[in-house]
Order: sequence, then C-alpha cells, then structure tokens
Amino acid sequence: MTSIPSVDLSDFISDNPTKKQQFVDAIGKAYEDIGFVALKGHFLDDTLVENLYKEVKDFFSLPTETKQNYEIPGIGGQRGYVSFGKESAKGKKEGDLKEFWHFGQYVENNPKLEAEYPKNVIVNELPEFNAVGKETYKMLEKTAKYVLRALAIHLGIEETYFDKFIHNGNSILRPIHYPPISEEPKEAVRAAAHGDINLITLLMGAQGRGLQVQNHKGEWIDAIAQPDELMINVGDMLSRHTNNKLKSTIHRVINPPKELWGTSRYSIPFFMHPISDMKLDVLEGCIDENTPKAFEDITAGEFLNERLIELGLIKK
Ligand SMILES: O=C(O)CCC(=O)C(=O)O
Ligand SMILES: [Fe+2]
Repeated sequence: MTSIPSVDLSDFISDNPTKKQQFVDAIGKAYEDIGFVALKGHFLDDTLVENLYKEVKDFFSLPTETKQNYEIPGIGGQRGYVSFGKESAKGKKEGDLKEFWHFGQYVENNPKLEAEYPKNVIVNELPEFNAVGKETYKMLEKTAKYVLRALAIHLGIEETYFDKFIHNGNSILRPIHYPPISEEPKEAVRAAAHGDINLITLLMGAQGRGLQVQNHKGEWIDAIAQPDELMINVGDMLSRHTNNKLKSTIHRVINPPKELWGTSRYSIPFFMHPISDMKLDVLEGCIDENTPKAFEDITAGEFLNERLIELGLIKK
C-alpha cells in the first residue's frame, strides 16, 4: 500500500448489514496490510475538538515551572505532565522533541481498578481543561469500542469480545506539543520510529504533514488525515494477540523543513489499553500450520510494564 485507506464508522453503526460488513472488510484488509486507517463518522463533534485544542494550547503555553508542578514522580508519567525530551523511542538514546500530558481512566464502580490506576491530575490554572479532557476521553473510548467490535467480527470471534477488557481499561489520552525547533536538532526528531504499545491508537491532529508510516517495502509514506478524520492504527498488544495477523506498523513524526521550524505541532493520540489482567495470549483462530504461535503468553499489565522500562519512563 502506498496510501492510508479511509473508512466511515457510520457504515458500521448503521442498520444496513451490507454496509456494516463492508466496513469490517475494509478495516480488516487495511490492518492486515498497512496497519492504519483514516476514519470519519466517529463520536467527536467539532465544538468539542475546538475546545480541546484551545485548552491544550493554553496548557502548554503556561510557564515551564507551572507545568512542572504537574509532573508527578514515581508513576512513570502515566498521569499529568511529562516534560520536554523525557521520552525516547525503544532502543534510542536521544529524547523525542516533545512534551505531553496524560488523562487516564475515569473508573466507575470498581474499587480494585480505582486503587490500581494513578489518579487523574487536575490543572488549577485552567478549570475547563479537566472537563474537556474527560469528555474527549469518553468519546474516543466509545469510538474505539466500535472499531474493536468490527475487528472482532473480522477475526471471527464474538463481536463484543473486547468490550469486557476495555470497560474501565487503562487507556490514556495524550495531548502532545512539539515546540518550535530553535537549534539544529542533530539526531533528535519530534517522534522517533516506534510501534505503539496498546491495542489500537486513535489520533487527532494528523491533518498537517509530519506523521509517516513505514510500508512493507520499507518506504515512509505520509499519513495525513482530512479535517473530520482520525488516524487509527493497530498497536503491539493487538498485533501479539492476533499472532501478527493485524499489523502494528512502525511510524514516526519527522521534523519540519527549516523554514517551518518556528511552528509547533499539536497532536492528541488516545491509546486504547485493556485492563491489565487481559491475557494477550495468541488467539487460537490466528494459529495454523503456516503461522505457528509467534509470541509467549503475557498479560497486558506485564507487557505495559516491560515497555515503559524500555521507553525510559519507569525504572526496573
Ligand atoms: O504526533 C503524532 O502525529 C503521532 C504521535 C505518535 O505516534 C505517538 O505518540 O505514539
Ligand atoms: Fe505512535
């Protein structure tokens, strides 16, 4: 593939079985190949998106000392602020040229998970920031639920298979700011080549150039969404669970050309994680003579922990 296919989630949600199946086939085919789709017909409305960008830009414009008050030690950056250059891609020593924020799950009726997850951090300077983040979290989580239902049908398992694992799951919404580049970045890039850790990622803000995806030939292709589209890709957890039938594709964010160094990039991925007890063991239906089981059994919690150590966010 040399471009990212587009799909419309309203086809899946419609009562028309033919359209529903067409959506399943299109996303299934795309995920067995390039691992990315651009998706419209999701649950985010324009006002919410506008408000979110305003709040996110206001937050990153706060003085560094104020932002650093929200950087919480000991939780691997899982909530609140993570300052510039802290995170590096797996296997890379230079930090990415970005700062970000994490909104986490709003647990309902489950004291065990409430105790397990770090608490969301409240920004005092921007009262709307917290509420707008929560609303966006919920809408992206709902969108992701339907995408996973379509993938379950494609995989030949029960449509609602993923529902129980993502309800109160460990998902995070990550507004990212890539600041203007003020000096020759040498080896450092906005986001070095990586695969996402989680089940699927829903990315807001892929409208401008920057995000690139590596196809099977090793070529980097631009992934640019239309204004009403989210970029949605497979992460390593889902790729493992499906014995690599669905592809977690390597992607990166390149630095802009020098004449655009003065501009920021804002993007907002939602990393859909299941509850940490979910077993990512390869699904039986994804194993056959030609494709033997390629991954060890592991839970989502164990896998996440391994990867956060590799990203430099937590210590052994
Ligand atoms: O900023 C982007 O467009 C993509 C960011 C990304 O791939 C990530 O944070 O995992
Ligand atoms: Fe990513």
